[in-house]
Amino acid sequence: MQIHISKNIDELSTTYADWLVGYIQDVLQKQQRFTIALSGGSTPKKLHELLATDAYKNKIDWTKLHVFWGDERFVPLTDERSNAKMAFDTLLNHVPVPKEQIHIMQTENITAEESAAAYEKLLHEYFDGEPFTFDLVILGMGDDGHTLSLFPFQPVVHETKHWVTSFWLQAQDMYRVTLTHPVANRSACVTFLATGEKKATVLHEVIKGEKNVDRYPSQIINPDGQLHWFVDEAAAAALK
Ligand SMILES: O=C1O[C@H](COP(=O)(O)O)[C@@H](O)[C@H](O)[C@H]1O
Repeated sequence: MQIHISKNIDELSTTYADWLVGYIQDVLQKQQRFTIALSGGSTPKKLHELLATDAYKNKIDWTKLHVFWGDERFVPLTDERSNAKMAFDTLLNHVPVPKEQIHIMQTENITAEESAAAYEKLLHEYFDGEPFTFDLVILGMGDDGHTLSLFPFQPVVHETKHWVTSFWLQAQDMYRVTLTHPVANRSACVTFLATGEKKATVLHEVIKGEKNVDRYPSQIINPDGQLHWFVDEAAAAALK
């Protein structure tokens, strides 16, 4: 595991964008496509906006990217809580990824269960027979230690039969659709982004504490490939 500590979210977003450009270029020297799973939440917004600027836009061959999501709030695409909407607004509407290579988790005219099943089928079509699943999974970590939609003490944390599943999240009064740990952990690279003092204690527990994946679901992420944490000084405060 590598931990990259930046001063604040601005520096973190630049550090990550530079790392990402290099990683995508390396992978695309060996293969024709780059598969990436995006996260939702607030942390990646600055990174997305930076990637959409002229400084970065031309350093990535967007036409080779195949874009997925790690999890989704089961709300319409127009809803401000939608992870896909956030990514379109901040990045995907501004870069030339072919539309047919952008795979949102469907949330309209479908049940959450059907949506998860359809996404799982799609992922099997992409990745069955491959040594890894995604080339890159970008994850966030909530203040409670959740990642993807793997929330503390929810059975979904232990799901191993399915690559994608859905469940009712009572605390937020909504369904969630999420990748499960087996598919995330089979990826070539996972990166976490975490910022802010509210995450300091939980980050310490996730990285250095005793294993308790029910309390800290982020601990269940232990990929076959690389694992990087990109954090700011505030989030990293308890690690020192
Ligand atoms: O609910 C979610 O939260 C996490 C963390 O979000 P952040 O605002 O603390 O960055 C996010 O990674 C996940 O995709 C999202 O659904």
